[in-house]
Amino acid sequence: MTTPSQLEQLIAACHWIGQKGWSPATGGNMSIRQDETHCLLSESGKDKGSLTGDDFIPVVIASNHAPSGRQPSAETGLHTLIYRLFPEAGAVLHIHTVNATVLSRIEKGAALALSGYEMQKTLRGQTSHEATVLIPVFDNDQNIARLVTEIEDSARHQPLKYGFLLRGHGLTCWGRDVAEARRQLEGLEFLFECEVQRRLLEG
Ligand SMILES: CSC[C@@H](O)[C@@H](O)C(=O)COP(=O)(O)O
Ligand SMILES: [Zn+2]
Repeated sequence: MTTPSQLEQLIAACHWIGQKGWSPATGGNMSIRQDETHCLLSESGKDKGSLTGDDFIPVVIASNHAPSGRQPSAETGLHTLIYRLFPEAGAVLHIHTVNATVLSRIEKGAALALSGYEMQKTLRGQTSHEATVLIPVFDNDQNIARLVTEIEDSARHQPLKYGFLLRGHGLTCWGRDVAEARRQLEGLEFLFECEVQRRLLEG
């Protein structure tokens, strides 16, 4: 049996995300790196839970330009930022879950600190619940170019690994390939749910 291509795996991940209810009402966007200069991004405004291969548009990573003339995600700049900053990144997933949306508003600081959870080990390089994983939180901004600049500046002095939260908006997460991005997305979402519950119960 042949291994499914990265695009086939991305489409399967989008359907899984949709079934989980993590991309309601056309929210969310997803991409894979095609090569050093291009990525394939979901078309803007589509229901991400029922995407097909035709719904992914080639985009130039350096310029955000889509040679086809079709409209890639409104958040294209956030995907291409990750591909520019991390040459090893092969897939980027952005979701709108209730936990990510709410927790990013409860957390008033510049980063969400996760510690004490075994499931931290779903994140690449993490080997113990005793470590602290910092997930940066940025204020949401409808001006994506400005948001990209802010995240890029922040990455110079604050670790940017696995993913980041946009306040009141959602999670953007990546990996070396679709499988890793998907595992880390699921791991982070689980951790966010735990953190929401912990804060609720501990007050
Ligand atoms: C459905 S409202 C959310 C959008 O504004 C945006 O945040 C989003 O995630 C989807 O935008 P899209 O342009 O379809 O990729
Ligand atoms: Zn979004």
